[in-house]
Amino acid sequence: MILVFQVVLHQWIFFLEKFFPKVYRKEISVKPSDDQYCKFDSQTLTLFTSSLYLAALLSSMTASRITRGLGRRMTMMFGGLFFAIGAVINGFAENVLTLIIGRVLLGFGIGFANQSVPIYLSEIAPFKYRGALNIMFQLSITIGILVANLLNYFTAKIEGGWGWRLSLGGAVVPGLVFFLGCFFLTDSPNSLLERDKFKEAKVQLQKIRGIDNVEEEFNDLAKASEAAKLVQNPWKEILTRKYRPQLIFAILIPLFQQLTGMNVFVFYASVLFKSMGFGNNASLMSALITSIVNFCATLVSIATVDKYGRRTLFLEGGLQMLLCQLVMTVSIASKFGTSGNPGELPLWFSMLVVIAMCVYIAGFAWSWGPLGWLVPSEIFPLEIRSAAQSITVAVNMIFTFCIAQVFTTMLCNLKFGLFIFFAVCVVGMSIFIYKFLPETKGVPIEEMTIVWKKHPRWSKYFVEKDSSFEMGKI
Ligand SMILES: OC[C@H]1O[C@](O)(CO)[C@@H](O)[C@@H]1O
Repeated sequence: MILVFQVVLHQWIFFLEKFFPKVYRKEISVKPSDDQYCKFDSQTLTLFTSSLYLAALLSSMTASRITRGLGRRMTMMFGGLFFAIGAVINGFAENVLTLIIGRVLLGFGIGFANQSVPIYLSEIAPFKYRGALNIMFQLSITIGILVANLLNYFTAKIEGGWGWRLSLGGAVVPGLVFFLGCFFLTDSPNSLLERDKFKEAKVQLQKIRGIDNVEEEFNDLAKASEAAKLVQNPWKEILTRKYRPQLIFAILIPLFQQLTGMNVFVFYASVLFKSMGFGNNASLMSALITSIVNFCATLVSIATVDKYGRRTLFLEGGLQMLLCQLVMTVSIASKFGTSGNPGELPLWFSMLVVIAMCVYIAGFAWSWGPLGWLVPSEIFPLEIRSAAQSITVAVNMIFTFCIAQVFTTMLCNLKFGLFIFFAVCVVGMSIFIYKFLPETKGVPIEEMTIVWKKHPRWSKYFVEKDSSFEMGKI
């Protein structure tokens, strides 16, 4: 997915000239003495980058019905197919309309995949390793970003100005791999039970656990599934008071994930580096380095999440990001000031900024990045899990859209204060996690209500007199 927006920045001269001639004319008229904070401020460009997320937002809402009615696997297949078709259309685009149609299809693909994959992973994983397995989803996103940056690095060197077609169209490969890979999967036992496929569900559970005696777990799942069937309308149900604590997290976690400011670096790393006076090649190289850090640090999260827990990673990652944001603010303020005109930039400055950015990205990649998907996917009971995941994806997409859309304007107006804005957000979200998030590590997914019931802030939402509270159906 990442291929789609980054190509605009790397090979954008040819791309802009073809599709957005006005922006192109503005871009080539910028002089080195102009305000560097504002040289990339263009709504048309950011709209292209961010429009995909609107489509993803719409499709994630529809996807909840499909994950419930047709299963997680089918939703994933739709996702892969939409994505592959969108990539092909984009690769061959000759005008803006085709480009937009391609992006909308890519957005559908992302919406469907983000809705179904985290739930699927959380459902099939043994609870002791649920964290690590769920994070494979975020790991594949970081691989996507890394491959996209690598591809852009090489296609930028292609003569003749058509390399962008390869970058955009190349996304067909992961789309098809994802689609075809689904043929080798069966659905999660939870999803099979949800659709009354009892026998298949049991066989599937035995297969994924690698043992014959799955009686206890199967009974728990079947009970949860029975409780889930009593719920006619999950969208209405999720708004009832008993799900308030989880709902708050389903909304705030993806919101906070985007307010870390990470996507500013993902989408605009090379633009940022260019604004700071790095040459074209150095900018692409730095974007590559930061995506390698992103990938490696996600591996750290996989290795630690089920050992140290979600809270520890959230809090450590938050502190690390905060310190780096402060370093970036001070160094950029000292060189660029408010005029945005730094003069000659010394090597130590560039090194400092790249290092701060890498440490910041590592902090994000082992905390808010993966946990932003993991925690919402594991805190809800089955009856509303799909609806809740749609809300999480929708909020994520809305704010990914907003960040992508307003970043260049924010940089132009807030200047180095942009990093202060994100730093303040990180402080707020870390306090929120510290005070309100119960630890979910090592808790079987069907017993999750217990951790909410025990938390001093949330226990009042769970009335004990009805023993069915564990199923979340008070
Ligand atoms: O690794 C960075 C990526 O992680 C996310 O925050 C969550 O999946 C994306 O929005 C972002 O592009």
